[in-house]
Amino acid sequence: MEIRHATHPSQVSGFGTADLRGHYLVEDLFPAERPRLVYSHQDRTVVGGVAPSSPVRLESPDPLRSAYFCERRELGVVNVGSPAPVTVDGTAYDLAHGDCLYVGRGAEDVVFGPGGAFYLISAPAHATYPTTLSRLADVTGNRLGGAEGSNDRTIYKHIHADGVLSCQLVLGVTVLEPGSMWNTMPCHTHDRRTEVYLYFDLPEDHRVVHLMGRPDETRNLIVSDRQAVISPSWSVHCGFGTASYAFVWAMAGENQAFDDMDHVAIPSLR
Ligand SMILES: O=C[C@H](O)[C@@H](O)CC(=O)C(=O)O
Ligand SMILES: [Zn+2]
Repeated sequence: MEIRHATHPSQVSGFGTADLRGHYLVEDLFPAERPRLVYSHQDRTVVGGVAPSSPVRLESPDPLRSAYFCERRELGVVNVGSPAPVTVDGTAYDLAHGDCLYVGRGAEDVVFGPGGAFYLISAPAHATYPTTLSRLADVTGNRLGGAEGSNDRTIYKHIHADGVLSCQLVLGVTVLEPGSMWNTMPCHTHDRRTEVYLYFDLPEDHRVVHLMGRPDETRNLIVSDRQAVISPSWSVHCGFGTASYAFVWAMAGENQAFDDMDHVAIPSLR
């Protein structure tokens, strides 16, 4: 498991492209043989992925020093591939494209079935909430933005205070309408939570230009399909695609209030 240390915002001033990508971008997230896992010291989140060709078990990497992955953790799984099952302690859940499985603390055996591309996001958990499947088709979306802002999009919340319950994780999927390119503009920070975006359903030859950094000193990352960006609490997180796309957003930290954002006025961006 790769370990990523937390960074101070002042470090970003001296970061070149490779530094930015090495600290904040997660590439090659969907190997077939075993999950790729990245441990981030930003709120101790683990970001991972696997696209199995035959069933793959989630192991507990040595740095966690736990008997099984979810011994002290909760896990969100989102399928960004074809429909496929995830089996938790012998119970199979069928995940269609965009569906989310919340796996509660204490689940010992998690197996990913072939055909899916499973995005994983985990945070430490102090209590056990039930393992629950949230189907994208069953979630009432929240339509935001509009064509005039090139940001006509729908936010589907899977794990949140009024949905599937968790200790820390708040997770959803945002889908842009064809012709809409911008997510999360006007942008924001939330000093109480780390947020991770996984971009998906972006055509192979297209890219998302993701903006990060302090609002008064932004940087950009050029992001391909099925790559993730870790946003420390001090960082904005927004972007525009050269084609429309979807993304999984997931947060962990001090609170779970989705609306607790420090909004950034567009003219104040630098
Ligand atoms: O804190 C919340 C997150 O940044 C996302 O939910 C934003 C988002 O999906 C969007 O505006 O499209
Ligand atoms: Zn946010």
